[in-house]
Amino acid sequence: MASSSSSVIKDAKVLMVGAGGIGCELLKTLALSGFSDIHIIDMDTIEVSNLNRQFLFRQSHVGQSKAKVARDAVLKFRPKINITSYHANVKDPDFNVDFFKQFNVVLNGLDNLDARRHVNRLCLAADVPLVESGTTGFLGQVTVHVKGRTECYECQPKPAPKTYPVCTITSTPSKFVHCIVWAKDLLFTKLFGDKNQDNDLNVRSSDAASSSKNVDDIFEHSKDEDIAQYGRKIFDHVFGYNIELALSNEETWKNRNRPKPIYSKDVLSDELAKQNGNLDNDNACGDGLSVSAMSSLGMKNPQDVWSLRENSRILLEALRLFFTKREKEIGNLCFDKDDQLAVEFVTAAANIRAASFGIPLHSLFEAKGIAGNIVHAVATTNAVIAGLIVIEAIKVLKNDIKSYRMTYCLEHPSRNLLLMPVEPFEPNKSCYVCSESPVLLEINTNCSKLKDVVEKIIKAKLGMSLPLIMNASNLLYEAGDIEEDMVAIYDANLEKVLAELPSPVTGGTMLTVEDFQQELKCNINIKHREEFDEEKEPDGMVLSGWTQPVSAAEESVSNGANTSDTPLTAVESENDDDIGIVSPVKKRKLPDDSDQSNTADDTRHHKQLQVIDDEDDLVMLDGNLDGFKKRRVS
Ligand SMILES: Nc1ncnc2c1ncn2[C@@H]1O[C@H](COP(=O)(O)OP(=O)(O)OP(=O)(O)O)[C@@H](O)[C@H]1O
Ligand SMILES: [Zn+2]
Repeated sequence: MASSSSSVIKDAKVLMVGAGGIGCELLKTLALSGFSDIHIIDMDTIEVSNLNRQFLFRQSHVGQSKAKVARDAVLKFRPKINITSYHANVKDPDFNVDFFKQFNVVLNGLDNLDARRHVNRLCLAADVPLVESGTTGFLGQVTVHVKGRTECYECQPKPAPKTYPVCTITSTPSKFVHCIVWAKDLLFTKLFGDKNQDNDLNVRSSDAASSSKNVDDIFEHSKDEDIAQYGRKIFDHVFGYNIELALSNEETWKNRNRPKPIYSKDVLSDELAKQNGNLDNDNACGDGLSVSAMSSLGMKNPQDVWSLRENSRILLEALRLFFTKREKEIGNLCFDKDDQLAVEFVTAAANIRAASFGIPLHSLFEAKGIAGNIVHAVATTNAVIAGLIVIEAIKVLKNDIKSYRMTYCLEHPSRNLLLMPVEPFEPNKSCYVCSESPVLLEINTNCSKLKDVVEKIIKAKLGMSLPLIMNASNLLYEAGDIEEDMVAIYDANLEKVLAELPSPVTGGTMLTVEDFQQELKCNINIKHREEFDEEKEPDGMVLSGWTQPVSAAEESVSNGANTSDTPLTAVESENDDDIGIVSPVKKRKLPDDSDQSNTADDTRHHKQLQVIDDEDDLVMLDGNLDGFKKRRVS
């Protein structure tokens, strides 16, 4: 018989990882729900920016350990419970499998993929259930991972970074984000970044005037060229001339609004004679990273939406400041959301392009959010998610498998639901993290070297950093903190083993590869094969049987790597600006003896996941939810 909620709560020992936005809410909810033995790990100290939503922290706590302050704050209103805090990284070796084994359930309130993967692997190794969570803005999710019963955190490949077709960025932007990507990845990089990088900024037509040599000349700044003149030349080229060229291709504009070329003289007619910005005021606008076109031009409010003229002035002033104040960095700059001048330049350039294409302009504050992939955290979402974590944790403690739900918190109701509960999926049989079934490695055992197996397969494909390879109980190879000659001996071992394999091997030889640093173990079934297709299998080996990560679409310009600490990735739909809903990779229902009908045969695949950053993942569900059993979360 299932135990009562109150008894499982009373007896439970729980580990919380992360005491940030979700963690503060979670600790409070756990304590108020009657949990009395809670351990918290968080490696961070409190920052001022945490105070708006991490309500256990106060101004006076800034600089102190999050885990400890959270503990102390909750003990004030629940003095009799036991809370143990660790101001440490969960990846520290102290938090090993034995440490994890003491807990009945682990609850994640983390903000990065790396730590989440690590905890997932430790939970699998220690056989402790994991309740995983994340939020981004109004979106959130809580998932349950129980070894052998549900999929693990890594069963599904993580969505690839949001990408855009090159032509949308270079020729036919329709959203402000397209203009931001153009300004950041093309124009900014062309002017201030690596000059040798391939850049589609100039490819417009076969017109001789846009041949790459001429275009390169345009972007080249010669020492004696007046910087104001140079700035206007760039302006006219990218916002005027290039648009004229694009317009000459009538086909493109048959079903689209035609963009409007913008020349500096039209926008800044009265200023052409004088220097843009205020040269006399150069000292006032700071040095290095504090240099600012806004302060140089006396513009203060980052939330103002500048006019086309203001954007043009900011653009030219930012360009001038880069060339006069930060000349040494030119050629090596990468866009950084914390670089004020870079954000000003990108905002202005994106806005001028937006004006040209009839797209609404945005403030610097908004543009910075888009360019830096910043999604502002919402305290209420964290609170809702924390509540759901506790609900799932109680089900896990009661071993009430049939009631486990993954719950998605939506921004807009779908079928009148803001919280979408979905049955967990069964483990992915080809997941290399949790699957017990071996991956298959086909190689020519007569000539393959251990080095190749380790480098190409173990490290690169399985992501193991310090692999240790066993054949039955024989240690063949060990990486890491060992003497070089030992490595050579291990190396020779496998070569010997491979060389001695009966040729051709029919049944396969099982190698066990472990990486203790990551608590990851994988069985590799080696099978001999003589022939490899040189084109398709240039490595002379093929690894199959585990899920490959979704690769980014070809022919695309990335929206850039995530630079924020945003907990999860928003999923953007293709066709509108709303956060969209896409289906999970493949629906695999939790095994249920009483109902085999719609399990394995459901092969609905998802459309390509579109994400804003690559650090994390928030997988939402498709509008087609018929296949999912719904259950009210009470
Ligand atoms: N490897 C790790 N070990 C321990 N704690 C971690 C680890 N990685 C992340 N964390 C903690 O997870 C918490 C995540 O909280 P949250 O998402 O609110 O981020 P934040 O850093 O507090 O806020 P923000 O990034 O939005 O400014 C942080 O307190 C962070 O210190
Ligand atoms: Zn898995």
